[in-house]
Amino acid sequence: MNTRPVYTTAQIREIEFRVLHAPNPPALMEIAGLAAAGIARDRLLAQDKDRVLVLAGPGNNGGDAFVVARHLKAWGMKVTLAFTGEAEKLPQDARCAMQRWHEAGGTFETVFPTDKHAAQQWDAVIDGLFGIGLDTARLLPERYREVIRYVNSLNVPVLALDIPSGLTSDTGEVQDICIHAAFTATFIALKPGLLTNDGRNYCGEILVCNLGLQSDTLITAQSWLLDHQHIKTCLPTPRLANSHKGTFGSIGILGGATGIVGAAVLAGRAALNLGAGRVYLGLLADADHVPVIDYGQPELMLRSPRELLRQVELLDCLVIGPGLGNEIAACDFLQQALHSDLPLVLDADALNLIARHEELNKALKRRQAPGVLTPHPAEAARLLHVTKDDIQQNRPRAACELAKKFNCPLVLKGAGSICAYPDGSHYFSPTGNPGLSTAGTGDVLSGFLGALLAQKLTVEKALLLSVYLHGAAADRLLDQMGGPLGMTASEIIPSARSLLNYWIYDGSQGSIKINNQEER
Ligand SMILES: NC(=O)C1=CN([C@@H]2O[C@H](COP(=O)(O)OP(=O)(O)OC[C@H]3O[C@@H](n4cnc5c(N)ncnc54)[C@H](O)[C@@H]3O)[C@@H](O)[C@H]2O)[C@@H](O)CC1
Ligand SMILES: [K+]
Repeated sequence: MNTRPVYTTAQIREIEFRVLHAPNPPALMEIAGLAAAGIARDRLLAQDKDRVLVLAGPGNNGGDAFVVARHLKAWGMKVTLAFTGEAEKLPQDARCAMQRWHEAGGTFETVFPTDKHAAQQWDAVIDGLFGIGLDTARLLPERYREVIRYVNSLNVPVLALDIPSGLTSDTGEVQDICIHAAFTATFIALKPGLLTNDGRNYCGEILVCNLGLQSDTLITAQSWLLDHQHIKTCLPTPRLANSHKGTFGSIGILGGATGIVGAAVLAGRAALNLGAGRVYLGLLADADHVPVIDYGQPELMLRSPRELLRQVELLDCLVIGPGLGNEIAACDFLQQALHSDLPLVLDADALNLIARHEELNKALKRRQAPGVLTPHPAEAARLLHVTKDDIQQNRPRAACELAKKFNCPLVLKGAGSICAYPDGSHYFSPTGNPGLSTAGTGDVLSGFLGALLAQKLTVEKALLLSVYLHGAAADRLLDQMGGPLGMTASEIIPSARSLLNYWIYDGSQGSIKINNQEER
């Protein structure tokens, strides 16, 4: 299967326009409503759990809700439908859906239930209040806010139609309140808001109902959801038996100033465990604080930054930033790194210095050799000279803008990490969890990236693989620990190593196999 495309509201509307203006257009709302009703029946309801509250809003999302209600009623469920809009103001398709609901003997409540006057119990709720047409610049009227609060306080599963009401489809931002769904039946194709930012908190399991449309044949996608199929195309090739440490590249890591030595050590350990042949650390810490060996990982070769930079010709990749600090010396080393022809991973303080110093900024823009940036939202904000809130309000736009500004691929980290390229194409990662919200996980990611670049993966492949793998390793740990609390950056490393080996070798490679052939 192809990687799933992700579309903005404008693109979804364009797809809808093209479909509806072709000969014999399909009845999209009917198809959407039937698909969602089937999901509600199969996933939320049962014979002894058949009381369902359907909330219909003032637009076509409300129209979908009328269709869902009609099918659930026909299948014998006890449906209560609440609609507080004005029938004559409904868009054409939604009005038609309401008409058919009436024809099927359906009625509706004209006030939304709230905790004050809802005595009834429900087994499930269908959220058809607002879809992609929600204007989050306008504050939701109190009656909608009240019903959303009420639904969120019920301990019953909610199926959101298209997107959870309150979520901004293009960005995943929530103004102040949003339906908390257990499932989201999203129509035509995925939307960015389901995959990043607050969307990850509110969507539950996402089920894509394509309504019989091949959306990527109608509009060329610029944005995709990463999946394992795609990641398989990014994996390093299995190692040949006749290989040596030189085959898998040498990586240098510049960072580890006094007090933050651990950042560089974590990046180094991550690089080593992800298969780099040789890992050198160039530590900036002063003489009183610099370690001469990492006893936990003695394979790492510790150098001074000057020594490391003197032997750049021995390296296949340089990671600069973890614990780099912001002293003049750090600027100098960064300047030298930017002028080298090595593939570069620029992380943490390297990004902060580039944001602050015009000459570093220019040097990055002028670079021809491959590079990758790994900002978190605060670093992205510094690089774009905006606030962190500005970044979070539209993560996909910020990621693409940064990639274009520096003509360099990057990952914008955070819930629903986004890998973006200078041409505007970008990928959302489905992996990762709040266990990653702890110090050092970014250093580990930069080490992974460096290791894959040192093993000669292209920047594009190394970026997608390392981001996806980093999150998947954390997801695996979460499963093992029963939750995200207390996950540490160090633990991500062996978890990722096992996963990567498993993905490449499928448990099937190893030492030479010799057996006796039985003679007959
Ligand atoms: N585009 C398509 O091809 C399809 C769309 N369908 C449904 O149609 C939805 C889009 O329908 P609409 O464009 O009518 O949009 P919505 O139904 O999402 O919302 C628009 C309505 O909400 C009101 N509204 C928006 N922001 C508000 C605010 N802050 N406070 C109060 N009221 C506000 C608008 O005045 C309008 O009445 C999709 O999400 C999907 O559920 C489906 O029927 C399947 C096909
Ligand atoms: K909705």
